[in-house]
Amino acid sequence: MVLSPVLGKLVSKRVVLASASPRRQEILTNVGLRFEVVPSWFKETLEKSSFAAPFEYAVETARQKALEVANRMHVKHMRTPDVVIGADTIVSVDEQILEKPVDKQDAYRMLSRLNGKEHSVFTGVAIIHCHSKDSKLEMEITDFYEETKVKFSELSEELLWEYIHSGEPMDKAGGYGIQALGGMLVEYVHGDFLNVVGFPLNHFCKKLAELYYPPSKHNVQHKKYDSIPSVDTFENLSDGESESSNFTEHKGASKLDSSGKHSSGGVYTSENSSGVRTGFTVPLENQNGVSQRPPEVPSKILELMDGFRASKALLVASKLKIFDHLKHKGPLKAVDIANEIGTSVCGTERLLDACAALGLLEKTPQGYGNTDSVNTFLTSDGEYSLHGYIIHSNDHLWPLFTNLESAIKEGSRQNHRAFGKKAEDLFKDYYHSQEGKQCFMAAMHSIARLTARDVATAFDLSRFKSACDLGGCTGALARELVQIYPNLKVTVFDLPEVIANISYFQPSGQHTAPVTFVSGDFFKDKLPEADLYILSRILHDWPDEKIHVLLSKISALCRPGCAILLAEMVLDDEKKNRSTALLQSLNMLVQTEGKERSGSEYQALLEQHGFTNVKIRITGNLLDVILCVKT
Ligand SMILES: Cc1cn([C@@H]2O[C@H](COP(=O)(O)OP(=O)(O)OP(=O)(O)O)[C@@H](O)[C@H]2O)c(=O)[nH]c1=O
Repeated sequence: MVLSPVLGKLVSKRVVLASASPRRQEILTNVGLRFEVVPSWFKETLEKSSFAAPFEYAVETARQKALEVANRMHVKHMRTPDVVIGADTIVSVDEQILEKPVDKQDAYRMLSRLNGKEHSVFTGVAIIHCHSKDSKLEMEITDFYEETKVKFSELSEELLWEYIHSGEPMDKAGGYGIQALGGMLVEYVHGDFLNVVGFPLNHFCKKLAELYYPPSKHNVQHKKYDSIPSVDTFENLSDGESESSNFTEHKGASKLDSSGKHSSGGVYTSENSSGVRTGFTVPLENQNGVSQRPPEVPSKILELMDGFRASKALLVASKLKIFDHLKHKGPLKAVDIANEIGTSVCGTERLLDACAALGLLEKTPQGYGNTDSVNTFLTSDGEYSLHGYIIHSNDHLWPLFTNLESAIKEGSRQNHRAFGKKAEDLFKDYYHSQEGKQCFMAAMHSIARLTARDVATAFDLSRFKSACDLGGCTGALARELVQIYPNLKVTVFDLPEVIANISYFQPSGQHTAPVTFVSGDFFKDKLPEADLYILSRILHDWPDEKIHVLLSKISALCRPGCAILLAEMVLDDEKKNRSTALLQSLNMLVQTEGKERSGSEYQALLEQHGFTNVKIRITGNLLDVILCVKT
């Protein structure tokens, strides 16, 4: 293969792709590169106004992503990679930088700005060569960027919203994916298509060729480049080229220490797409160009192996209300926190350090402080707090999951093992005490708050006049619905012991249209009449037999045109891609008789009860949404 000499240079190296982007993984896998994926924890929050041009922002973000992974892997003993690749794709229109949309409105804003116009897509790439010397990390960085121009057709509002509701825009810069549905929006592309998708493969290969087979010195001195620099013939290269099997020195570079700062007398290469080289490099391989390193355990496996430790650190820090204390009194030293919460200083300090290394806390000379996302999601009083679900995870799901092995062997729930109770009805277990009830309701409430907007807006529900949220618990989704659809009357139907405890979860001082609460058991009691029945995170609790009981009751009440809205984590039909949903299905195994299901499985269940025209929206967030209409 013509490209193999250049990619072959990476075969014996431990290559890490510092990116969670499935597109980047696919592009590099497709050309036969073998690598591990270690997504970067670097937050894409560099101050955009401090960069003279958009591409500089993309390059610096790519560098920081790769540096974070290189440093993190080095700290975790013996796991220093040889090469770390980071990338960042941005869309630039009218001098503004667009990254991934935060919600559907944001996607709409972005796509409206791109509508009918030409824009640029820049991908910045950083290639870091690492080596450990006296257990210190030394790095040589090469970076570059690629620009592609893309023009959108004139698109109608309806089309934009249809595209947004497909869920595709949410994890993509500029809010579109040219490789899939988004391709239909595009009139022309000038430049490297794969650069738009997320990785400029051509420029990357040329860069590698240049690093591993640099041109002779007299060429370097006199050549000027327009776009992509000097190595225009990497197809001709073979492994036999003697001068070039190592990095060769280039003038004007600097070495980075593990913080990513330049230090004197080092090695660092950098180049932009105008081809101005500012660095030099030193050899990394032995004389034969072959690394002696034995195969190492892939970092993904190690991360999965240790994953429960990180989970438990998060759960315990939440349970001990460390994040609450830091929100109100931080920054605090370990000893002060230990005194506040009555724990050992040595244990507390280790937990705080672990949380800081996991990116949850900031550690400064003044002490430990919460990061912004911890203040939003992990403190107990935040509007979108996950605290309720975290306590439920610590107190209920964790003991259940420790019995996963038995659950797999027996194919059934494990409450009796985890809590010493015989397996009764799921909700009888949760609601046996006032504390258990409130804990479970708080858990459901926190997920409902976080997902309500997505669920309520996945489809246009404005034609419905009345809705009944079966098992709607604290009414979090119901309240979102009445805000978005002021003409919709929503009734929440849930067990009497739930309805008796909802007052704690009602927002104070908010003037929303009222939601009605009716108590009853949806398997046994008469259901309220409605045009739209909502089942959010309900069907996954039950086996097919029970679902048929419930759906036939709903169907009997529905006239043609009435509908069911389901919110669940929907598995892909092959059950091989959505790991969060597949793990959630294990979660259902250990505690219920239910499971997560695929789109076709839900469709089959619904169609048996006369609900057709089944539409599925994969939101890309926690819950996906299905709408079907009675015919
Ligand atoms: C314009 C466009 C972008 N993308 C994706 O947009 C993400 C950009 O975000 P990023 O911050 O560069 O990367 P990420 O996905 O957050 O991953 P990470 O590298 O871990 O930061 C990347 O995924 C790209 O493929 C497409 O898939 N198709 C397109 O047409």
